[in-house]
Amino acid sequence: MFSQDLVEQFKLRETPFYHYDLTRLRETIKVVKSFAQEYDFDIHYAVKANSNEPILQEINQAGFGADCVSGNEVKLAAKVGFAPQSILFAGVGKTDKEINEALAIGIKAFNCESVQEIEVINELAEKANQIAEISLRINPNVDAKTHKYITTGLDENKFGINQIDLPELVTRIKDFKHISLTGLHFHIGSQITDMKVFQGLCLRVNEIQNWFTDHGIHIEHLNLGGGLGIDYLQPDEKAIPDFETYFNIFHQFLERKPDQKVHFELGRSIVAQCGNLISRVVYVKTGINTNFAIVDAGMTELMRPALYQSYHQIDNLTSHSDLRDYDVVGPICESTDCFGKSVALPETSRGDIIAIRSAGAYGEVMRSQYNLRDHHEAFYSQL
Ligand SMILES: Cc1ncc(COP(=O)(O)O)c(C=O)c1O
Ligand SMILES: N[C@@H](CCCC[NH3+])C(=O)O
Repeated sequence: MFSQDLVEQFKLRETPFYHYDLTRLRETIKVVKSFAQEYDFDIHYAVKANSNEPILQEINQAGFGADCVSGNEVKLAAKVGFAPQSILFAGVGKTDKEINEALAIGIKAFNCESVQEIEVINELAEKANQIAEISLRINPNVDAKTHKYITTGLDENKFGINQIDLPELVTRIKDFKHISLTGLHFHIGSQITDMKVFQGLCLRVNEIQNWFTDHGIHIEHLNLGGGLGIDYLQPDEKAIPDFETYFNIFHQFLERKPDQKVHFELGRSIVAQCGNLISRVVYVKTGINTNFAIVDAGMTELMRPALYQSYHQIDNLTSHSDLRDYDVVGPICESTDCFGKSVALPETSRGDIIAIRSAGAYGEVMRSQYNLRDHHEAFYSQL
């Protein structure tokens, strides 16, 4: 948890701000790396989960690559020191400008999501006198059994090339002289906690890969995306997600061809648990059926509860009194600006410091300035 010394440092700072525990990040990276190495899997960290430079530096030093989803993420990854050959450029709507900039930096690997995108990359690579290496992101129509808004691998989702387009695509692919098809890519969703889902994904990937082999196309590498969920309710006890089971499922069920590389693009599971949103209680007020703890962080700092009805554990770091129930809400003019209803907290008062836990992934990166909010710099600690 948080040492008294850390809490004292929090008290001195203007709130709200994000706190990152770099020691926990390093411990997590160490575990991911050891299991990935055991099975000879490669990791590209999904930069979208958290693109703060100190975090990216730790991840780069660990030897992971970067999975980027915009031109700016590509540029940032390159600036932080990721080698161009370790950067993947993904995303369903890459613009010509972004593709040109990526080619200019020397990015070779593009995850492509439509036939039209492949045509455009071929054309732009030709103008740049380059050969772009592409992976086809295929929509496998596998249900991730996660929140509807973060499911990405069903037919109804916008992501990936639909399987009905594949026959036409493989007949046309040899006409594209400035691309080289090297891989297949899948990502079916995020915050997946039912491990059987990954088993189902493997079986689907095996079928799809065999279809390509039958059509004379050799797949050098498979990219299985990310998706491993974390335990939002027990940020201390289960601080490190279950990478062992996750990788083991792919090791057991994925049919890996000889010399084939296998990649993962993990985001949340690497950075979620090292981050906390630290906030101050501004007011406590009695409602008709509840007490409200009104804090100075809102959905502008952490959008996940408002967007996905998600709950991040909340701790009062400065009160140790008896427990009472509070609706913990922010200051934003929206009723969805609520971090939790009937949350049992030690008796809470104006000025108390609270931590909204496991907020390292898709927290700070998704913040907004709605209501003209101030943003405060992140605070990094390590043992
Ligand atoms: C294509 C792609 N790869 C990787 C990720 C990272 O996923 P996660 O944070 O669930 O590991 C995402 C986000 O869901 C994604 O859209
Ligand atoms: N932003 C989402 C996940 C989407 C990940 C990107 N595909 C979250 O907070 O859970």
